[in-house]
Amino acid sequence: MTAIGIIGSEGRMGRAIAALIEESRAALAGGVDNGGDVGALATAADVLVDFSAPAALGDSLSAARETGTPILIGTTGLRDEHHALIDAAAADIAVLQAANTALGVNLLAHLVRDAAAKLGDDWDIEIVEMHHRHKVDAPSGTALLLGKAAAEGRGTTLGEVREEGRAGLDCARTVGAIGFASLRGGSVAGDHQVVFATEGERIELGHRAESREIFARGAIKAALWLVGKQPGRYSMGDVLGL
Ligand SMILES: NC(=O)C1=CN([C@@H]2O[C@H](COP(=O)(O)OP(=O)(O)OC[C@H]3O[C@@H](n4cnc5c(N)ncnc54)[C@H](OP(=O)(O)O)[C@@H]3O)[C@@H](O)[C@H]2O)C=CC1
Ligand SMILES: O=C(O)C1=N[C@H](C(=O)O)C[C@H](O)C1
Repeated sequence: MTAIGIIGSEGRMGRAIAALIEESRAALAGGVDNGGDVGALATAADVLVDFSAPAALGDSLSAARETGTPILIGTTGLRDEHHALIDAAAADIAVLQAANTALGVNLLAHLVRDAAAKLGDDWDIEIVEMHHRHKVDAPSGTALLLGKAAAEGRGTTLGEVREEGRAGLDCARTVGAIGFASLRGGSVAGDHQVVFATEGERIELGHRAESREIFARGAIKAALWLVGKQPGRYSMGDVLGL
């Protein structure tokens, strides 16, 4: 059986993945949290999954590279320097980075890209997300993934049109912007809504995660898929055939 090692094992996602591994055709190689020996975990595991914090990424990738172990990065809040680390590691090992491992969200990204491509520039795009009260990064990784898909559909990059944090008296939207709004509260596992709005009508495409189990199921599927893959950077689209 494929042995999966979990980085961030005592966190909300780590625990959800461990619980599902018990019921799946995989085995648990072990887990680490802040201060744990990720090198030993990488040696014991056939594949690593990292759902921890951006600060962990460098050590996770180094350990995976050292042992030639494929790795799934589920952590969000990643910046350009983290993506550069992932690209460098992908020269030596198989790395899959996914802000959301749920099937529904990855399909939604395709729908959003298509809708943005078909609707004209006079349709404003706003992305609203809500998560539990403990979430530290905003906008969510998924909101950014959906924003990137919308920007691609429009033939631009998210960096050029991203708009967030409106407050005050000078907040009329910029033409062509993709806006983000983040709500935090309670135990919400993850809600995302992409609103396309023009004069007189609106289209809303969205996804609601009812529990973390959908992310955990997708993570295990992706981890098993990664084993034996050539070095390179992969996405959930590769796993799901989207
Ligand atoms: N891709 C996806 O589908 C999903 C992604 N996520 C993302 O996964 C990440 C974790 O989420 P969640 O489980 O809710 O967060 P939690 O805060 O519940 O758990 C994070 C865990 O990571 C550990 N950790 C923190 N820093 C390090 C480190 N440097 N090395 C090793 N372990 C570390 C923490 O340990 P300690 O307490 O000791 O610091 C903790 O156990 C977030 O970025 C979240 O956005 C969440 C859901 C789905
Ligand atoms: O922190 C979470 O909980 C989640 N994080 C991911 C994100 O930032 O998009 C995925 C999911 O929405 C839950």
